[in-house]
Amino acid sequence: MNVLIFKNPEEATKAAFDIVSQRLEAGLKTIGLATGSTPLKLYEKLRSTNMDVSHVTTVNLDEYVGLEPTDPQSYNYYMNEELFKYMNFAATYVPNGVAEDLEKECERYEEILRNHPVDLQILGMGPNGHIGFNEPGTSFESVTHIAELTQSTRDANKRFFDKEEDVPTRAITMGISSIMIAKEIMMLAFGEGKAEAVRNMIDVPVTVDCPASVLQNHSNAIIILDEAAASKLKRNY
Ligand SMILES: O=P(O)(O)OC[C@H]1O[C@](O)(CO)[C@@H](O)[C@@H]1O
Repeated sequence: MNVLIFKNPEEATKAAFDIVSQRLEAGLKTIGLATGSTPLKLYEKLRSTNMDVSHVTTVNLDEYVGLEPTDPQSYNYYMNEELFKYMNFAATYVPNGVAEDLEKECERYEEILRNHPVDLQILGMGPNGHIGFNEPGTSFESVTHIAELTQSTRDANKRFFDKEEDVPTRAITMGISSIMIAKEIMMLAFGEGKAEAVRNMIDVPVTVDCPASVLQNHSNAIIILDEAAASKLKRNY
C-alpha cells in the first residue's frame, strides 16, 4: 500500500486528480467510480477539464435497491449530475436498483465487469470500513451481490435523505473480489469520522471485520488521506 497523507481534503483531492489525469492521458480504458461525498470535488475538477474521454468506459460500484435512476438519492442520478452529463465517456455503467430480477442484474453486472476490466478503481470507505456496500463480515471472495445495509451505514447515509425511513435497506454492490481485480486502486478517505476505519484498514492485520483492510493484499493500491483521517495511524507514513 502506498499511503499518501495531505494537509486537507483540497490538497488530497488535487493529488487524486493528478493521478486520474495521468492515467487517462496514459490511455486507461476503464475507470471504476465511487459515489458518496468524498469524491465530489474530484468529479468537479474532472468535469471542468474538457478532456476527451471518448475512449473511456466507467463502471460504478453500487446502487440502492428500489431507487429509480431518476430519484435524486440514487447513485445513477448522482453520477449523471456530477460527471456523466459533462463528459463524453464511451459508456457508463451503474447497477440498476429497480431491475425486476435483482439476481439477474447482479449477473449482468459481473458480465459487464468481465468485458471491461477496471484499470483504475476509485474507492471511498464507510466509517465502518465498508467498500462499495460490502459491509463488515462480507467474504473477500464475493462478487456483485445484493447487500443488506447495516444500521451504521444507514445512519451515516441518512443525511442525504429527507427521512430516516427513506434510507434503503439493501443495495446492489460489486463484491470484494470484483473490486480487487482492478489493476490499480485509489482509496480516498477524509475527515476524523474515517480515522478509526483508516487505522483498521492500514495498521491492523487484514480482517473481514474491516473490508477495506483487504487492500493490504492488493499489489497496486494508493491510499490518499487528509491529516484528520490519518490521525489514528500508529506508524508514520
Ligand atoms: O464518501 P462518503 O459520503 O463518506 O461515503 C462513503 C462510502 O459509502 C458509499 O457511499 C457506499 O457505497 C461508498 O460509495 C462511499 O465511498
